[in-house]
This record gives sequence, structure tokens and C-alpha cells, in this order.
Amino acid sequence: MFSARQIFAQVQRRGFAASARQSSKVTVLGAAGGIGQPLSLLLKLNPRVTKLALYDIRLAPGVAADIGHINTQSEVRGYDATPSGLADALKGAEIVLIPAGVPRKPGMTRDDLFNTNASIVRDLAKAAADHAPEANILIIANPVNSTVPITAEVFKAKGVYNPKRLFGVTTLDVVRASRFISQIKNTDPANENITVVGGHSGATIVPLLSQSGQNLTGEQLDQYVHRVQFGGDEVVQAKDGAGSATLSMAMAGARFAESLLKAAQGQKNVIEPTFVDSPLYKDQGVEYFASNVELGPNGVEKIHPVGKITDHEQKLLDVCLKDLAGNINKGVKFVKENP
Ligand SMILES: NC(=O)c1ccc[n+]([C@@H]2O[C@H](COP(=O)([O-])OP(=O)(O)OC[C@H]3O[C@@H](n4cnc5c(N)ncnc54)[C@H](O)[C@@H]3O)[C@@H](O)[C@H]2O)c1
Ligand SMILES: O=C(O)C[C@H](O)C(=O)O
Repeated sequence: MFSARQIFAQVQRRGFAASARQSSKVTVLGAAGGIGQPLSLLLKLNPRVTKLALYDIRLAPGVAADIGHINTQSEVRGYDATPSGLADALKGAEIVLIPAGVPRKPGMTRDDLFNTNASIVRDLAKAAADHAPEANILIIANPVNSTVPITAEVFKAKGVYNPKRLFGVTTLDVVRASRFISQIKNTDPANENITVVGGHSGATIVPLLSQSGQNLTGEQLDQYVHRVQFGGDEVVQAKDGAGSATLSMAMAGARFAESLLKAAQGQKNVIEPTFVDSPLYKDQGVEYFASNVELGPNGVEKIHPVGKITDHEQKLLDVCLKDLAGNINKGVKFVKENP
């Protein structure tokens, strides 16, 4: 039997443990942009987020003032575009999302963004390595196939690289793959779960329809694969020079952050596709690869292999691996030459 005093002490301890576990600061770098604003809005609506830190080179305090009026409990703060503002935004963060960088215009590939975005991501990664070395870093800025290796190289140079905590956000590819198959099959997209592996640009995006319980053949399959691989271009063309996907990306980024928070708070079997430092194709010179990843309190818990695929999917994967190796090496080389 416990005395009333012992029970009270236990309740106090449990209460503290629960609140400590559930205190989660999430930082968005690039928070005033097309993705940053709706992403910050969705994070404000997430009860797992207790502190939301917004940083941008413009307008972050304004976005924070606006979002901060929403009647959910989390504290929102916008930081000045200064080195100390950036440092304060990062300190204590459990998750750092990086959508900072320029988007595509019609006619551009994601790789065409490299010249501008590589240095933006490198500099933000330096700040994250200095001020939030243990945070989960979620890279949204394109070209993801290169910006993830850039971030890894920066963290390695500062001696704080943890491959389990660096993620390229490829969730949007899976969101699209589910939506597009549901449009063909007239099903509820919420029940469709299409595995997508590889990277996040054109031919490096490989949907594995054969693993989903759905079947397409011939031209219909080719059109489906093409739509998943080039879904981003549909939005770029429709926006006609005003940017790329922002709202669907905000949803995808918020979903990935929510999955990480759930896993950190002890939920089991949380699986998301993501572009990570992966053993799957290292023997072919591909250091990073997106596949389904089980998330846990330490970030990456288990990287799922690609599994059984058709000959057609194998051909897509072969093209993907060749392109990916080039994208990854470009990012690594950039940091070595421009530390
Ligand atoms: N991973 C994906 O699936 C995915 C999907 C859509 C877009 N993207 C990429 O996300 C990036 C952002 O897209 P967007 O539509 O939000 O662009 P945007 O131009 O609307 O917003 C980018 C924001 O980044 C800010 N910024 C620029 N340099 C910065 C710095 N050094 N520090 C902090 N903030 C900085 C800008 O001020 C701007 O507010 C692009 O590179 C785009 O290609 C990725
Ligand atoms: O297409 C783009 O440039 C943005 C993003 O990567 C997307 O897939 O929508």
C-alpha cells in the first residue's frame, strides 16, 4: 500500500515526466515564404508543438504576430533577421524545418536552383549545427537530392553529424502518388498508401505501385509514373512564374513533423518515406536514398529496404540511382569547395 504522500509524489513525478516529454519546440527557417506561412499555420494548430519559432530574412515577426493570435496553447515567436535572432530561433529546438530558398519558374529543373539555394542551406545548416546540433533537421529547400548532402557535410565539418536526425522531406511525392492513383481508380486517397523511393526530382522519384495492391499496365502505368515524377512541374506551370507547390507542401511538411513528434513521444510503428543517409545503395556510390523509414525517439529507427519490385520498377530504379549519385556528389563537392 502507498501512503497518500507517496502517491502524491508519484503523481507529481509522472506529471513532470509527461510535460517534459511533451514540450516540443519547432523552428521554421524561411517561415515567411510560400511554404513557410501555411506550414507555420499548420504547426500552430498541432497540439504536440508547444513552442513555434519563426525565422526568415524578412517578415518573420509579422507572420508570428498573426499566427500567434490563433487560440491554441503554443507560444509563437518571430525572430529578427540577425545572427543572434537566428541563434535564438534555433536554441532548444527539437525539430528544425528548412523551406528557405527560391522556388522554380516554368522551364527550370530543381537542379537549376542549386546555385542560389546551396549557399542558403549551407549557411542555415551552419547555424543549426552551432545552436541546435541535436535537433531533427528537415530539409524542404530544393534540390533536396543535393541540399541534404550539403547539410550533412556542414554537420560533419563541425563534428556534430548524426545521420539519424537528418531528413530530406519527400512526403509530397507520396501524397501525390496516393492522390493520383485515387483519381484513376476512383478510391478514397486516404486509403491509398503508395511507396515512393529514390530522391526528390524527376526520374529520381520512383513510385512502386506493385507494392500497393493497385495495378496499372501499359500506357496508363507510364502516364501515372510520369505524373508522380513530374507532379511538381504541373504546379510550377499552373502558377506561371509565381512559384511552385506551397500549400500541398505545407501539408506534407506538417505531416512529417507530426510523425516525428509522435515517434518522439513514444508512438510505435510510425513510418514515413524520407531521403536519409541510407545503407541501401552505398555499394553503388549512393549515400542518401529515400525509402520508408520507421521513426523513433532517436530519429531514424529503421530504414526499410525497397523490397520486391517488378522489372519495370527496377529499370526506373536504375535510372534513379545514376541521377542521384550525381546530385549527391554535387552537394558534397560544393561544401568541400565552399566551406
Ligand atoms: N521538398 C519538397 O517537396 C518541396 C516542395 C515544394 C517546394 N520546395 C522548395 O522549397 C523552397 C521554398 O519554396 P517557397 O515556395 O516557400 O519559396 P518562397 O520564395 O515563397 O519562400 C522562401 C522563403 O525563404 C526565405 N529565405 C531566403 N533566404 C533565406 C535565409 N538565408 N534565411 C531564412 N529565410 C530565407 C525568403 O525570404 C522566403 O520567405 C524552394 O526551394 C522550393 O523548391 C520543396
Ligand atoms: O516542383 C518543385 O520545384 C517544388 C517541389 O519540389 C515539388 O515537388 O512540388
